[in-house]
Amino acid sequence: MMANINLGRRLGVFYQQHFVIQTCIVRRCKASVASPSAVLKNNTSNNGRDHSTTEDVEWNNAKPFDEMPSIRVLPLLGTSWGLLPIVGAGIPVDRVLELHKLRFKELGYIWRDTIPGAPPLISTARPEDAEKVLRTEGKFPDRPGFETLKAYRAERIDQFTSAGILAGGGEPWWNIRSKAQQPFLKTKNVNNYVPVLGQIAQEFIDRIRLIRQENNEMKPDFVNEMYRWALESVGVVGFNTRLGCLDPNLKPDSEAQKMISAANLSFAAVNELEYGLPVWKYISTPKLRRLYEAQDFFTDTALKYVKQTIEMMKHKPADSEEDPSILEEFFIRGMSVKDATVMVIDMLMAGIDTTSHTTSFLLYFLARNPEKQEKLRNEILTVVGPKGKLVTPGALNELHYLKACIKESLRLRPAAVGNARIIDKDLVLSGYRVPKGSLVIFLHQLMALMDEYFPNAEAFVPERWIKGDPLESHHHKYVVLPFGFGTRMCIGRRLAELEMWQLTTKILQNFKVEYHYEDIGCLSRIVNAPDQPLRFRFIDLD
Ligand code: HEM
Repeated sequence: MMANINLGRRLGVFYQQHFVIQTCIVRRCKASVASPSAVLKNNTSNNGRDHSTTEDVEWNNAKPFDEMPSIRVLPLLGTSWGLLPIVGAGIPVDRVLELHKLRFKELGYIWRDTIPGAPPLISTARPEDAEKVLRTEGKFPDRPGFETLKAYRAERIDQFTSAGILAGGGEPWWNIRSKAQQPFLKTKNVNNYVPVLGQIAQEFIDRIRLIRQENNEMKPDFVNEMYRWALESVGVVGFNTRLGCLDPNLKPDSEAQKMISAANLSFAAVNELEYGLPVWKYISTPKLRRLYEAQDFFTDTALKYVKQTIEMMKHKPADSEEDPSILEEFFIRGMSVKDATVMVIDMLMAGIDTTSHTTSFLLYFLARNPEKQEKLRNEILTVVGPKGKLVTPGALNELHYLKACIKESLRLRPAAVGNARIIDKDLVLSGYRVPKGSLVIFLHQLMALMDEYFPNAEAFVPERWIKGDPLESHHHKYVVLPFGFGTRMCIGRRLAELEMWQLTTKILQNFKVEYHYEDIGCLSRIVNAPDQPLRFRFIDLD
């Protein structure tokens, strides 16, 4: 009985793993395509295409899909047995990168998985394949992920008009995205947040001093402190106000504390529900109910601040010289209250784990590479000045080594093992015909760790990202895409970078960072998470 439960759970998890590419954006693939066998049949008969264009010549010359490497496809199980212990790889579900390394060794750069009743699943470690998929994607690129959020929003139909931009797709996704992306991607808009994000970073420094132990070390739960910083930072943009998550006297019943709890609960629940057997789709499990409660709180709070912003805008003098905030810009561009609410929640869902884990990994690499930390500190002290000196938008343009350190850290410990698209046309990938409707996963983390793309790939070498440096890397651009690509790329990229620049600058102005424990790798979750407690030491510089 126990074995059956384990088997069932593992298969469920496998199903998830292979329909879920952990990014800020995980949703089970629901593309309506023909069954794999029908697809294969069509595929070998060339899908009724008119074979005249260059693409068709390429298609005609390509190898059939069923010749693409795969582990054995078993009746009923497809390739899902491959994760099981003993008969399969037996690699824990939170170590997906290890599975990718193993399959790469066994099958090469591209392989397919077959899950009965689901669209074909292709994993590729060739940047050329990623480039082809991303460069040919249509108007509404489709990406799997966040199925639980989608279900929640479908149930609360009175509060939402769509699944939002994180979980949604098609025209409804574009309706929101098209109004949100300009405000987010315009440097000037984001630079308006330089002072407040600097203030938040300073409060975090004060908090480090408050909570550190006698040996200057952080307690093992320091990642929760990183979440507070990230929530406060993304909250100031989403809610157009300070939440107060870093307040040393936070009351248990305060809104900030409730937000922190709702965020923690949401991430834990989404991870567990979307990585386990999808029982929640058929019965309302206690975890699903808790997730819905947390999301209800997010929704009410987001709606409150959205309405508050609209009221404030009504009373803003016409000749006000104050630049509109990003939330105000949404309304200026005609976004509805419901869409603005869902957008704010998506910012919280996508902007906490990502920024906090990524910054934690960066601190780890700086602690482990003291000479690089010193080099970065020198740049900061030269460009910005010693502690107390504030970062200005102008200074940000000159912090080249800081940006290189972040890129290098994102290469080694990206927010996700890869990215994915459901392709809306037949494509030839690595010489094989891949049918429309397939889910293609680009294995960025695996590629980024290959010596053929980055010599001495495991080493932290920020100089790879500095133009003209002898160590500058000349890799294929699609090997590393930490914020994704195209119209579906991370909308919060500039904001996330600004948060990281501000916090790292302040930390290095104030402290020497050390870490004396086991190497920190990635736990595969919706967003890659540190697999060790973040017991950093923050030692005052003077
Ligand atoms: C270091 C921090 C972050 C990283 C590495 C990151 C990475 C990513 C990636 C890889 C994607 C998928 C892009 C694609 O499919 O091409 C994405 C999507 C997204 N990110 Fe981020 N992200 C970060 C921080 C943030 C922040 C702070 C926000 C808050 C605004 C945010 C909001 C979003 C949203 C809303 C999407 C979905 C966009 C869409 O589907 O149209 N992210 N992010």
